[in-house]
Amino acid sequence: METKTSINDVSAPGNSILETGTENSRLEGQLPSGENIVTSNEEPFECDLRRLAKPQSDEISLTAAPIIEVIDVKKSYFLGGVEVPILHDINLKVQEGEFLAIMGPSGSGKSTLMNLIGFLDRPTEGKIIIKGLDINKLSDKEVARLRGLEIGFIFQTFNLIPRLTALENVELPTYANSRSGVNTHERAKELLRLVGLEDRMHHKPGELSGGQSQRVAIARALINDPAILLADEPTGNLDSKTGCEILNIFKKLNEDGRTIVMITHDPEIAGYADRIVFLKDGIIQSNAE
Ligand SMILES: Nc1ncnc2c1ncn2[C@@H]1O[C@H](COP(=O)(O)OP(=O)(O)OP(=O)(O)O)[C@@H](O)[C@H]1O
Repeated sequence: METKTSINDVSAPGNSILETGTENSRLEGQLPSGENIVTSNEEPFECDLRRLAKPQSDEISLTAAPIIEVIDVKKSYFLGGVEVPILHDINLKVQEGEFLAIMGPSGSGKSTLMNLIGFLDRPTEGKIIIKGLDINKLSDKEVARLRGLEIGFIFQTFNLIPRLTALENVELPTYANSRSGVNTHERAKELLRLVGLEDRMHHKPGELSGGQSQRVAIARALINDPAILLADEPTGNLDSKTGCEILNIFKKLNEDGRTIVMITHDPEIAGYADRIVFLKDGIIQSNAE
């Protein structure tokens, strides 16, 4: 049964958005203490990311409400008073724990769709529902809080703040939103250790490689223990070996239950997802569920 929750209720005990008792449970469950989730650089390179067996998608959909629902969504931009339609009647459901890849030509609307799913923008028409919460019924402040706690973003260009250290970058989102009862400084250090960067915590982005920068960005995306990771071409700026290492991190996070939506132009990378959605001219071409 679907549970409709107002974001005003989130301070109530048991509500997932502000839940305080088990803030670290997803992290601890996914990234066991002492286990580094990065493939060693010394191993010979072979991007062999076999996936663990997962429940069939129809089993998942029968037992749970989708964590992401996009319902009859249209998105237009208005340029000089003229409406430019970008997305047309998009319908999409993503189940909790699913790894979804979004593919499509440049300009087809992939990032626009991801920005809507990530509550960075509002649809022109239609509904976006995340964890049962409808963006159309939330204030900007409520949207910001939901986004800050439940959605982690990872971008092709890493988007780290150059004058901050890796550790400070990872901690940064918690200045706007954090879960009560969490020692965010210690959690940031633990996340950096888990992505293999314990010896780079106090380095600034200019002193890090592309792969190291993306690992900092992944740690930053995980700082508030979000249910959903949204990644826009996360391996697009990386060589194939480093891209494979980053994909391996995503794979492990997903195998332990985190929902991932990833934009990619690379069919091989999309092949690691549970499902691929193809966008063309703002229309979903294929949405095999
Ligand atoms: N803020 C904006 N104002 C006006 N038009 C925009 C805006 N953002 C995106 N667009 C247009 O929307 C269309 C879709 O852009 P989007 O970035 O979603 O495509 P994409 O599929 O992610 O492309 P790429 O693979 O090149 O990143 C493009 O034609 C783009 O120019």
